[in-house]
Amino acid sequence: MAALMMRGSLSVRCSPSFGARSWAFANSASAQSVSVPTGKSLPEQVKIVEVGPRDGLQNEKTVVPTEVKIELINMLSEAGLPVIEATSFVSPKWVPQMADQEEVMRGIQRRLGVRYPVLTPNLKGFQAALNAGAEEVAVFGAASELFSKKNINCSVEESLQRFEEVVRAAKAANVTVRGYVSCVLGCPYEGQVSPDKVAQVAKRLYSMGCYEVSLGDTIGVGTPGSMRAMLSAVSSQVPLGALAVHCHDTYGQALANILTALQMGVSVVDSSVAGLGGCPYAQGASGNVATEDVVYMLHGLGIHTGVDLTRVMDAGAFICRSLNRRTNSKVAQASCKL
Ligand SMILES: CC(C)(COP(=O)([O-])OP(=O)([O-])OC[C@H]1O[C@@H](n2cnc3c(N)ncnc32)[C@H](O)[C@@H]1OP(=O)([O-])[O-])[C@@H](O)C(=O)NCCC(=O)NCCSC(=O)C[C@@](C)(O)CC(=O)[O-]
Repeated sequence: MAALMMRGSLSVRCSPSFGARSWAFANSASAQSVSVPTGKSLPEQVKIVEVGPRDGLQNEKTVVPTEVKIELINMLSEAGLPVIEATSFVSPKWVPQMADQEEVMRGIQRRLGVRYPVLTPNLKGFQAALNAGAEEVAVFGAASELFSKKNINCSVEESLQRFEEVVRAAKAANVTVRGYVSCVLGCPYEGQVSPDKVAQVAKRLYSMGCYEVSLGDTIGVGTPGSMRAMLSAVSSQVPLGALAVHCHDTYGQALANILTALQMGVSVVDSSVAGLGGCPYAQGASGNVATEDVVYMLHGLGIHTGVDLTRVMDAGAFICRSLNRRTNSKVAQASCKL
């Protein structure tokens, strides 16, 4: 991937009358003049994978109306997000919030060029997703045995065998498959996770045919140091161009971790509007990094995303109003959008 060399030192402009909302625009507008003192290369373009409608909502305790989910997805696609993870075809007994997956898939207005992947843990989920018109699915494994057992009720090896079946069926149906590895920087049940174990699972997913492997810091415990060590191990097995990072922000490290990943050559970032989210099987994990904050940082670095920050903030304000909660996005908070 072509790279943009970042030179010189960070330059920012401020004035007392300059409202926080205006900052978002100034940050984007001055993108070409902003640079960081690292001398590292950054990608010219980053693909943002919006996971809010799935990862963001799966953990909600009260049922989110299907119309709200559909409206959220439509607003996100109008904001220019190229990939929106729409729902998951998992057991409604395990994740009741995703029980309306078929209605969601049938209700959304699909925009040309936007992809709407859905999670499928097994063949049953894949068949249901296919019937509902999914053109891309994601299988989700883990680098931790205990997390795998808690999340999808099988060992890591068993999960990989199930995913192979899904990938075979997907290929036959001309459906693309993304892969996830959870707990890449720590596990809520096992603690430390070895980068080599992450690399092994990521390699298996990539080798079986997942076109992209998203590396999940499920409980948001990573730091730029552990991100660097983990990515070094994984990128020795899977090309950097096929890797994505998926950072939860429990310890406030998500943006720093993403920047580290970008500096190492990753150019796909998962995020969730308003910073919603958390895995039902990872107690205490906070939401994903907020899409608004990622877009703000990327545009400030002069990196192209194709995403309209104002419209993402509108989508964030919409879902926060619907859930009756405050946004987790610092950019939206600063911009008084709830
Ligand atoms: C995988 C299973 C289904 C295994 O669950 P199981 O109980 O072992 O499944 P089973 O094969 O023994 O079947 C039990 C019942 O589930 C049904 N079933 C079986 N499969 C399906 C399916 N696909 N869709 C709907 N129903 C299904 C099956 O038909 C049967 O129904 P019953 O006869 O009792 O009525 C279950 O553990 C499950 O649904 N887990 C999902 C957990 C989940 O969604 N977690 C959150 C997503 S992962 C995440 O958030 C992390 C990520 C991706 O964001 C990255 C990161 O941050 O790290």
